[in-house]
Amino acid sequence: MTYLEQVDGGEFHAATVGRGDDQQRNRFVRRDAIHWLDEHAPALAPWREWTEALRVHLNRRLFLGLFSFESQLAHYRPGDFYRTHLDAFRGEASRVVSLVTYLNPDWQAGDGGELVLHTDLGAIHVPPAYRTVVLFLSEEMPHEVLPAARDRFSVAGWFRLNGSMGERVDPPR
Ligand SMILES: O=C(O)CCC(=O)C(=O)O
Ligand SMILES: [Fe+2]
Repeated sequence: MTYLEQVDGGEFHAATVGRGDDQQRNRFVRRDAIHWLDEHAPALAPWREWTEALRVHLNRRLFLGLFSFESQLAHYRPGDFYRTHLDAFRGEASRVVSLVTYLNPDWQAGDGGELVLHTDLGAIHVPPAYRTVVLFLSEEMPHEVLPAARDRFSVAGWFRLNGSMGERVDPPR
C-alpha cells in the first residue's frame, strides 16, 4: 500500500483557515480536505530530499534565509474550491515561498480545478496536472482554486523562516 493510499483511507480532515488558535473551518472560503504530510514517513524520503535540495538552492541563489518546510496533501472533491487568498500575512514573516504540485494524471481542459495566480500582469491559469510545480512568494501572490469537475489532489508546501524567539519554538506543530 502506498503512503497516499493509506492517507486516503481516512486521515483527512476538513481544511481550516488561519493558524494556531485562530484556526477556523470556513466552508465559504475553502472546501477541501487536508492531511499534513508526516515528516518521518519513510515513503516520503524522496519528497523530503527534493524539497530540501530546493530550499538550499533557493537560499544560495536568492538569499531567502529559508529555514524549514512543511507540506500538506489536499483533496478537493468535485465542486470544492479555495477562494482568493494569500498564504501569509505581511509582517508575520513565517511562510515565505509557497510550493504547489499536483497528483492528477490525464487532467483534461474541461476538468476545471485550475490554480489561478492573480499577478500584476493579469491572471495565470494553471491546470492541476501531474508533474506541474508552481512556486510563488507567499505574502505577495493572491491565488485561488476554481471548482473542479472531478477529484483533485494537490500538495501545497511552505518554506518558512525561523520564527523561534526565546521559549517559543517555531514551527509550533
Ligand atoms: O491546490 C492548489 O492549487 C493551491 C492550494 C492553496 O492555495 C493552499 O493550500 O494554500
Ligand atoms: Fe494558497
